[in-house]
Amino acid sequence: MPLANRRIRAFLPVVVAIVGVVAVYLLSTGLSGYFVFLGISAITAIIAVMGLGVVTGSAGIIALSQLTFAAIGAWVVAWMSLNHVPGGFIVWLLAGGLAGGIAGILIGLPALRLRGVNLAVVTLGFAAAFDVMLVQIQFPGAVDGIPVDRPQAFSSDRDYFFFAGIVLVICALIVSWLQRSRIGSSWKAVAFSERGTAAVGQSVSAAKLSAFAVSAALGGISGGLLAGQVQLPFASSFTPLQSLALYILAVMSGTYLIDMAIFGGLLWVIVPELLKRWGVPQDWGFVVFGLLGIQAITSGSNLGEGIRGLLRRRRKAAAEGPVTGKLVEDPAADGGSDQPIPGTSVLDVFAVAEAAEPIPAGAPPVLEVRGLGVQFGQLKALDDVSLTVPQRSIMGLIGPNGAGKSTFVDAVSGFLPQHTGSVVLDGADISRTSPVKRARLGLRRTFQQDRVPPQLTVEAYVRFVARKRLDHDELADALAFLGCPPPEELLSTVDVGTRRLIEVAAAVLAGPRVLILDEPAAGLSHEEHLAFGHRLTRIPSRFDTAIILIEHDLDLVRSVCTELTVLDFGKVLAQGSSAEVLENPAVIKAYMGDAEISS
Ligand SMILES: Nc1ncnc2c1ncn2[C@@H]1O[C@H](COP(=O)(O)OP(=O)(O)OP(=O)(O)O)[C@@H](O)[C@H]1O
Repeated sequence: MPLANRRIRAFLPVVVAIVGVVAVYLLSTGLSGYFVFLGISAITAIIAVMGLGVVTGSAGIIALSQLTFAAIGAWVVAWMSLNHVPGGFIVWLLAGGLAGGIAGILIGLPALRLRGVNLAVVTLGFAAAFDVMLVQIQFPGAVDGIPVDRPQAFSSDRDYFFFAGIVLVICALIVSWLQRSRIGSSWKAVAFSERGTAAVGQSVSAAKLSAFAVSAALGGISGGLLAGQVQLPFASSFTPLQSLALYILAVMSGTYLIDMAIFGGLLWVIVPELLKRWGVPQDWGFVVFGLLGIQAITSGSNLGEGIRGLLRRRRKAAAEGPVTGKLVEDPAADGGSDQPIPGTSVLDVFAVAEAAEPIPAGAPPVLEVRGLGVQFGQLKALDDVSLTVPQRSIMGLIGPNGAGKSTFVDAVSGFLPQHTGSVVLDGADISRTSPVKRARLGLRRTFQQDRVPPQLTVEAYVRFVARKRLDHDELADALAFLGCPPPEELLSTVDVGTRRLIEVAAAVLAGPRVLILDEPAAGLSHEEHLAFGHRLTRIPSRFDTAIILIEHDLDLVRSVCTELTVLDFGKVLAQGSSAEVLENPAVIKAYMGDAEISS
């Protein structure tokens, strides 16, 4: 993407925010009094569903207590107003948001180990318990009819509407910035795969807790604003049933997208209003939301994604040629940077990669695995497996199906902490460290199954995985080098085989000491396999990385790997140079019927 376009994209949220403030000002002066009041209600609902967009839409966590966090925010604001806490309404509102955020973390902590229905039960239970308590203790000032003070400069309904609009715009700017930041990427990653998230060095707990905290803080601010709107808040505005309906609305609309949060908040106000005008009891609004929610869940999509998908398809159809993202002869032609890769041209890649670069004799080891053992019940999936990976080498790890290759990767990368034996990286024993720590120390892996979160763009994903500052050109060059689509491409629009390549490119850009690739070229054609392999051979010297490659395509293994380790029934069957090992009769026997060794 040209520099000018990137700058426009960076400033777009600010421009939209300014337009938003102007629009709210015009509405606050132009609307009739009744609609001004409804407008404030819509703004509080938008902020609450925006929070659900973070925890549910982005992080994929079921949270059915959003209006309980709103009640906490409202309670804090009412209490501070009653006690004339210095600082005025803005400070009270911030305190309400903070209280909501802290409550979110407290609920999030026990919920870290829960998923799906269990988490739904816990959050709904919390909402129900708080509701009972709220009815008992009441909001401060409610019994004596002492109203919450609004900000002095915004005390009329019209002015308060404008104030609420400014709060909304600030919240939207913060959420938009967070969504595009590393934290936002971690939410989307954790929603797609917790193992994939940990494997790139991101703490899963931190990702989930931050989503809970931000979402609940937005709930708290929404409730605080509502307290200022109605001035005498009551528990009936924050029931568990309403939280449930709000959740359905968020799922249905896709409120991790800011525009859809606005749409969802408007719907929250418009549907009951229309029912009232038609003489239908407003509780039927819940039925309407329920039906829309069922439609969203059964279709597996939401309104926001549906509309965006439609617009994307139309744009693509109008464009001259489709983006393929597959390996091509000229990386630049694949949408990457048209600047030559320093020291590398396409011809250069293919010329040098006729065979893997030999490892310098006596290269020191970067990874030493000693006596690795993993047992599942009675099955010894790995039995006394040892191997040494020299710096900047490419070691192939092969074996028939069920030989223990994936178990080896899981054990070495820390996902099977019960393994025996030792794993030594750069001379340090990392056998007892977590997957997150191992990734941060420079031991990275990819997965056999797709673990690339589709909600991200290629660029956001690569930056998230790399965990370091990357120059845009450096990033585009590395993507083009491996035949990946351009940085701005959305991952959901890319086929699975290409997503695997992007996974490799991102892991490489992290600059790991050792990179374990578990069947990285699955999903590519045989020719693409080989082209990918040729590029792979350039990685160790270019990125100072050693590679362990797990692969069934023995042509690829032969052309890429300098050394091989063969596993069979969890034991090392053969080890040595690729040529020697592939001629070994025991290896040929083990592969009979599994794969064909071409000579
Ligand atoms: N979680 C588990 N529980 C029980 N057995 C397991 C588990 N994971 C793997 N196994 C068993 O351990 C053995 C090794 O499996 P593994 O997946 O590591 O083989 P693999 O070489 O990667 O096979 P493939 O090439 O098909 O991916 C197999 O017999 C498998 O059934």
